[in-house]
Amino acid sequence: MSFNREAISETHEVPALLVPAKRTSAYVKALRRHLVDVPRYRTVASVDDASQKKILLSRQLPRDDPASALPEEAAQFLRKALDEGEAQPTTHQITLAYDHFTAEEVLRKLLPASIPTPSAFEHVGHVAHLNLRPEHDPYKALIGEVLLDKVANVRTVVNKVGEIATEYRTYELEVLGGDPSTQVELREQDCVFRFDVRDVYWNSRLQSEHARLSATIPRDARVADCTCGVGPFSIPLSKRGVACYANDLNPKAIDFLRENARLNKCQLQISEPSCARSFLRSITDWRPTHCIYNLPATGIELLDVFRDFTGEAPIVHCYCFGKSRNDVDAMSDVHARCVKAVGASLPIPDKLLPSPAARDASQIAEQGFAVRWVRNVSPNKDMYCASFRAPSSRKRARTE
Ligand SMILES: C[S@@+](CC[C@H](N)C(=O)[O-])C[C@H]1O[C@@H](n2cnc3c(N)ncnc32)[C@H](O)[C@@H]1O
Repeated sequence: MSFNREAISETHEVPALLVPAKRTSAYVKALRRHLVDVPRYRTVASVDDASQKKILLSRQLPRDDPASALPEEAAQFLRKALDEGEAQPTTHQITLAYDHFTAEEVLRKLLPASIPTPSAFEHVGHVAHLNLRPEHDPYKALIGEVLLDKVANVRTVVNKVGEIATEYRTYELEVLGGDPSTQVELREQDCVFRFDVRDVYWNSRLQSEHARLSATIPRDARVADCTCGVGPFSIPLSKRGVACYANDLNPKAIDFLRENARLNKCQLQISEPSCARSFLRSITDWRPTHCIYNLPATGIELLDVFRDFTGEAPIVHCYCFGKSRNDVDAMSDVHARCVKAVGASLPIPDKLLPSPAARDASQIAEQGFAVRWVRNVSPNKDMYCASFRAPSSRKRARTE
């Protein structure tokens, strides 16, 4: 479905001031936060009399008395100019065309009133990634077309079909418009990542979290990235000189990880695609000091590997989902699930840490148990990170 972009236009009357042309810049400066608020629209208009100009004011201001809605300093400036007769109040007709509207504004005009306007999408490289509802079905191509027009750097618009279903945390995608290639290249933490969004997991909203946790890991650490995906923890860490061993169950994630290691010139050990449990057992001799599990839906279950882990006890950073609830309940729920998985008692957490407190969490994990709130995922679902020193049978044997 295509649509007539020319037909999208609106005319508005905005408040304006007729001022001496030579004083234009003084007016623009004094009223700069209150000028016509339309992207790419000139805020000064010419009039027939070349000695004068029209300063176009914001649509939000009342046309009969714009000064009444201005903050004190700007209101004083305007009142003085009007009282002294330097400026005369007037109005101006502005015509807004397709180019002046945001994607959301265009869609609000084009979709029937009963259909919600899709406003949120994820940006993965050149791909805009939507999660449309069934009622959007008849308008999918239109939505794709508008986003391609309006969103900077987007060359492909895709829609998620169904929920994340596979064990690789990938989902079926349909291309709504643009370049059919879903192979992307993007940067995170000064590293380049190349992958196909159809084949592997990637979440651009985790960018700060990847950086936050990685920044807490010391240079002399040995990190087992047990569910590494295409490497948003392992690649930046190894680029910083931290020894990393990366693993994922998804063979395609491992293929892209190899490519990303090459692109970023990283010295990174990469496992054959394996379950995190067998991976960790196979690298006991490598002596990891930190193990990262970012598989929030089921990752805690993989911690049962520590029931009979014979190496030195590493620090575990395990992401998980939980219900949005009060801090104490959220914390004890995460703690109880970790205790159940590792089959051993673990120190009791003290307080739920906020998202940026990753360094505090890592310090607490040396001796205790840290639970950090990471982000809200959906109305009743939050993501947390548990950090603690894993039990190991060597440690158990010493304490028995
Ligand atoms: C949520 S993604 C996280 C990927 C990456 N760490 C990131 O932050 O983008 C979870 C990853 O775990 C992998 N995975 C799922 N089950 C696994 C298992 N049993 N053992 C190892 N990896 C697994 C998936 O293939 C997926 O790449």
